[in-house]
Amino acid sequence: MAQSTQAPTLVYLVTGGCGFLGEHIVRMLLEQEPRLRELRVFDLHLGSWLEELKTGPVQVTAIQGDVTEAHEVAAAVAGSHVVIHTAGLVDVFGKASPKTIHKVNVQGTQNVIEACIRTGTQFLVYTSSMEVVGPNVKGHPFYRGNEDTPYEAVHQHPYPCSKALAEQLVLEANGRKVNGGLPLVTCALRPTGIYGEGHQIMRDFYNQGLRFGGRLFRAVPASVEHGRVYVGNVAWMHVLVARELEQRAPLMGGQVYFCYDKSPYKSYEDFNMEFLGPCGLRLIGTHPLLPYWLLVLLATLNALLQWLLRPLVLYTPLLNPYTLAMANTTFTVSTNKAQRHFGYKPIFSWEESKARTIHWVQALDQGPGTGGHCGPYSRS
Ligand SMILES: NC(=O)c1ccc[n+]([C@@H]2O[C@H](COP(=O)([O-])OP(=O)(O)OC[C@H]3O[C@@H](n4cnc5c(N)ncnc54)[C@H](O)[C@@H]3O)[C@@H](O)[C@H]2O)c1
Ligand SMILES: C[C@@H](CO)CCC[C@@H](C)[C@H]1CC[C@H]2[C@@H]3[C@H](O)C=C4C[C@@H](O)CC[C@]4(C)[C@H]3CC[C@]12C
Repeated sequence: MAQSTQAPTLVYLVTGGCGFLGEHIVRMLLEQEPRLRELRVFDLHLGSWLEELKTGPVQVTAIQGDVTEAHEVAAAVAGSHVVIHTAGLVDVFGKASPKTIHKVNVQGTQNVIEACIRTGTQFLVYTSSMEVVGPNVKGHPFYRGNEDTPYEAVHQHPYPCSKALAEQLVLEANGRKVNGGLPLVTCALRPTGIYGEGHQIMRDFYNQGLRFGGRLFRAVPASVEHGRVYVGNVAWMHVLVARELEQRAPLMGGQVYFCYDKSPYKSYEDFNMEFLGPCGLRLIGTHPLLPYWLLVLLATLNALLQWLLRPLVLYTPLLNPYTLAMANTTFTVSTNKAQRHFGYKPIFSWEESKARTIHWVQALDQGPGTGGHCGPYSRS
């Protein structure tokens, strides 16, 4: 992928390109990767917003497909230079079975790796998660840690288990020979909790607040810090990694990078209030309104209800033992590894990230639009 002023030649594939993060990666690639000739967007569910992108100079190819189907993945990967594998089943609420989560996240990733090997695609960027590290089941804090900070990563929940296994597959595949004899170069990005335009959980909290007359009730102590990162910066990091992977293969191949930016360290609820506050919501209480033991009881009751009701209806409340433990365990990163290895600097300041997110939350009131979740990245 030598730098050139000639006609664009590169073909990229983004799996999960119609999801929350995937859409931002797709739009960021179109704006920030001048060498792009074709962008393939592979997803189980294609968004109608893709249509508007098809009129630009880059060929945008929408591919409806399933990562668990090896032949569909291989057909999409064939002829691409870089694969950004973002598709995944993100579920900590019990919507999908552990088996399905494993199939999509682990088998799906294996299919992507094998497709690269068979078709000769040399560069693979995997969207992993902070959850491959923690918080662990013991609730140990991870305070401003980096990629080398020792931490006992112990998982029980199907989602972090699947992300950890998939990440391991991707990293172990680094150096395998692809068709044609060249080595596969892989790396994994580990976002903390992503926020920004299109964030479903933020939307859920907003709607919950509206239902309670503009109020949300504090459940997590303000002292518990939760790592958050703006979706535009996570997308930018993917674009940059994909771009730099060839030139810096010996350094970057097989590496993991936390995704970070200048978003402040706050509790999950206080952080959400940075956006929901300006949209008219109030967080009631300076301390949790319910004692922790009662929250544990309610979360356990929710889990029991989910299990009992499963044959009749899918009951998936925000509060369950796992989400409560996550929200109550400090997990924040402080690192400059991405900057050292491939020159990453956040493209959006905290002020911009905040303004864009607030703007999106405010627009939720006006009902669903016809476009995608996020606007263009063109900046003044
Ligand atoms: N949201 C976060 O806070 C966060 C944090 C860290 C890592 N991640 C990771 O980022 C990635 C994207 O997450 P997101 O928040 O955008 O989730 P999302 O659910 O919005 O997007 C995932 C996309 O993958 C697609 N997909 C799911 N199953 C598929 C299948 N079998 N075949 C093809 N496509 C399939 C979905 O249709 C969806 O468009 C995931 O891999 C997730 O683990 C997310
Ligand atoms: C106790 C509740 C009262 O308000 C608060 C519950 C909050 C939880 C729903 C969220 C707290 C932490 C979130 C997770 C975290 O940000 C990181 C994640 C990693 C990523 O790979 C997927 C999403 C998530 C698991 C995210 C999900 C929602 C929380 C558990």
